[in-house]
Amino acid sequence: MRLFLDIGNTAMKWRLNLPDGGCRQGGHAHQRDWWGLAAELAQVCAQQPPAVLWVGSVAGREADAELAQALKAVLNVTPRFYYSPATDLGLRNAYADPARLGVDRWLAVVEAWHREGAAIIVDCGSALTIDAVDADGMHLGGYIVPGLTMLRTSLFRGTAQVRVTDPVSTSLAPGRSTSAGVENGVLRMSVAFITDVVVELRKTLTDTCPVFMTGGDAAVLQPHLPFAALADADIVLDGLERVVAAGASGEEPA
Ligand SMILES: Nc1ncnc2c1ncn2[C@@H]1O[C@H](COP(=O)(O)OP(=O)(O)O)[C@@H](O)[C@H]1O
Ligand SMILES: CC(C)(COP(=O)(O)O)[C@@H](O)C(=O)NCCC(=O)O
Ligand SMILES: [K+]
Repeated sequence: MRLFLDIGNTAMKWRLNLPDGGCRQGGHAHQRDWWGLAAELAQVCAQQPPAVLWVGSVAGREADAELAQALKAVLNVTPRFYYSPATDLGLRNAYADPARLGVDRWLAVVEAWHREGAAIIVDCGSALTIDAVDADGMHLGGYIVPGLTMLRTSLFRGTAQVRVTDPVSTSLAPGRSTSAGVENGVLRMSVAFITDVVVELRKTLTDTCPVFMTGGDAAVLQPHLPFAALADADIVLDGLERVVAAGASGEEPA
């Protein structure tokens, strides 16, 4: 059995491949409790202990080493960690220092390109990232900005009175309360940013270049975008499964 993990800064997602070709998957916020996560996965795999365990993590190498230790101790499997390479499966990483590119971003780019060729990938996670890849598999780089929660908390931390204290029916309209001013403001800022980048990128990529939306806030942002996009919550896990199936070597975090 193969077990795949996508570890972000807020949430983790897992996928267990089953003998019948299907899979089980789940995920939730992790609070960086790596031993608790390993124990939970031991429960998940109780009936089907994984022979192979692959991890795509952006939690940092120290966290990866602790997670690896926990997974080895609890699941009795040595996890392989996949980090962004310079090239893989026909794609080329835009970064001069390829390993610095978040592996979640790289895996989503790999998966999107193999499905659609030229593509734009928006990951609405703890950070909101946008990446582009051209028809030849050249990663063009991208952007990293705070996600919705980070935007809100930066306002709360940086001011005495700005708080979201009551429920808001969020829209792009001017807010008529502090709560609505914040919720509509961070939404509109994020939507405007995504739209601006997509319009710009479509001038060099094909003008119908597909846009993939993923991440915990994708469902909040997508309805406000003035163009169709492909919602895909699993694109990072799909990319990890793809590179492993193609023979990725991975590494044990130092
Ligand atoms: N149930 C949830 N738990 C945590 N974050 C959530 C949840 N639902 C929506 N979010 C939003 O999604 C963001 C996390 O995005 P996600 O893609 O799940 O995590 P990661 O950034 O770890 O990949 C949070 O900052 C929050 O704004
Ligand atoms: C930008 C990210 C924090 C996004 O991760 P997430 O918000 O999904 O937790 C992650 O891709 C990362 O740590 N990247 C490293 C820096 C870079 O990609 O340039
Ligand atoms: K992510």
